[in-house]
Amino acid sequence: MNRRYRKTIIAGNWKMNMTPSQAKALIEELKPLVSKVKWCEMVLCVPYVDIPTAVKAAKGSKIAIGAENMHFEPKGAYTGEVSADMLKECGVKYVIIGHSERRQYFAETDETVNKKVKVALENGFRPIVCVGESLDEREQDIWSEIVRKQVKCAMQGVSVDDVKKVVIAYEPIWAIGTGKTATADQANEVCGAIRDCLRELYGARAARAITIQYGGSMNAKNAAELLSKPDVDGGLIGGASLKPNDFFAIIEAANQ
Ligand SMILES: O=C(CO)COP(=O)(O)O
Repeated sequence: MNRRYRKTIIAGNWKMNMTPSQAKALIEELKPLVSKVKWCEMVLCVPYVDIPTAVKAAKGSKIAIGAENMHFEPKGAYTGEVSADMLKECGVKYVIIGHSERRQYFAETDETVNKKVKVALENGFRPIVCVGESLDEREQDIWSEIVRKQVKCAMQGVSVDDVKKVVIAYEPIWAIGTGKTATADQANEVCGAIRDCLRELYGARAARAITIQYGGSMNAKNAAELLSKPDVDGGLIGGASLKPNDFFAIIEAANQ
């Protein structure tokens, strides 16, 4: 981590877990644990229906609430979708964009990711843009081309001022929900390659300012080692963010 230049961000992604009452209970348990945290930003990205309850429960704490997705159109006939305006009015600060599960199951493409990133920035959100290679792509040793292409497409048309508000999450698909974590060196290597790509696009100063997280089976045990690496500026945490003590242990691991 390089705190001289950029903020560490520990974010949870609850995915399709937690009802509103469960969300309230979890946040109420987490709040006292994190009351003295100064060394990182904390975010919980929650299902749409949990957002109002989560925002209310997190009030007065340093936990920001995020959404797990968003539509790029401002409004209209898109049954089942949610717009930036709707999220803004509910108090959302962050939006996950292009998670591999959305790419895999809901036809998210590099093009829709790019549209969503721009709309998120126009609306004052910090997008958490997910990139990462599949197991096949890792075994073929083409992860660098894949990840660079995802980053370049996602950032198309994003200005150098705006790009500093973007968070990139490197999430190797083979490590998500599998219990298989990338080694700290693998995570650092890819986060570094992402930063190199951002440097080519935006220059050294901007690249240095961008928070790049690792995600994929990060937990209380492996977080400290992953977060000790210079290009790993935080985590995007699935399973372990559903348990207040485990999530807090990861937050504590970022204090180094
Ligand atoms: O997909 C992830 C976060 O967005 C990672 O999920 P797990 O931490 O459950 O592997």
